[in-house]
Amino acid sequence: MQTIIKLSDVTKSFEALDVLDKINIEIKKNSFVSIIGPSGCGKSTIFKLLTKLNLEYSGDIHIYGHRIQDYEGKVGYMPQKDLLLPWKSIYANVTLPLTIKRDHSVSEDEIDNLIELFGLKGFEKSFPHQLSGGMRQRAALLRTMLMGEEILLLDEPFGAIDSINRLKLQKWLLKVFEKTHKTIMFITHDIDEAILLSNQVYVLSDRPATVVEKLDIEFSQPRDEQLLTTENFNYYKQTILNILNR
Ligand SMILES: Nc1ncnc2c1ncn2[C@@H]1O[C@H](COP(=O)(O)OP(=O)(O)OP(=O)(O)O)[C@@H](O)[C@H]1O
Repeated sequence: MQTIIKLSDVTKSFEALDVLDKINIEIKKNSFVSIIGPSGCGKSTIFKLLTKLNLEYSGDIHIYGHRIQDYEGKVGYMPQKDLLLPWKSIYANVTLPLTIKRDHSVSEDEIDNLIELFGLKGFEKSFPHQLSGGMRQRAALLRTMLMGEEILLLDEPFGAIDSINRLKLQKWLLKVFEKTHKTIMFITHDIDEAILLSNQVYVLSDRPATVVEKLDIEFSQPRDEQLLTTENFNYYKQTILNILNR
């Protein structure tokens, strides 16, 4: 499978603060890869490098084989906070990337289908404050999808959601991932979430972050929550817990 993102010995500091130390990550096309690690270790910083919000680092980053400095494409990025515009309707919020790019290639019917797939049907005219936290996260995710990029960087998209609704969103994201064939990098603090969703999990150390382990999660697709009670799931969970407690 084609490698889409490659970080080679990426090292990053903010003045005197060393944040990333020789990080190596390789992401294959159509894979779902989670990054897990202690708070403040540098996970979001990796995303900021990949979005070119910050290009001061040493090492190499390649996207689709191009040095990131020369790569003209974009990645879809969903930051930790949903950042929906409070004065715009849900429809206007989710279609914002199309409005900005004056992109008419996505038909009204396709948008309607996506709104249904993302569980937002009937709320097109509502404003963000009229939606539950889970719905706002889904709207923010749909907006990220409508950026039309193959690579999606999702920074703790379900971080502020209670565990019951979180499981619903995880199952729903699995469905969307299986249908849309994106390549997803996903930051989470939730070990169960990382195992349930991912093909691979990178476990990072405390700051300055190094890659302590890369685990292949070998469950077939489609996946569902039945996995959570299997022996294999427990094995992966225990392995990650052991690494984090070293
Ligand atoms: N622009 C910046 N200037 C200075 N320091 C920064 C900047 N951005 C991040 N940092 C620092 O870099 C470190 C890593 O931050 P980062 O947000 O990448 O961590 P994280 O692993 O995503 O954290 P969390 O899990 O809590 O979201 C933190 O100590 C943070 O304070």
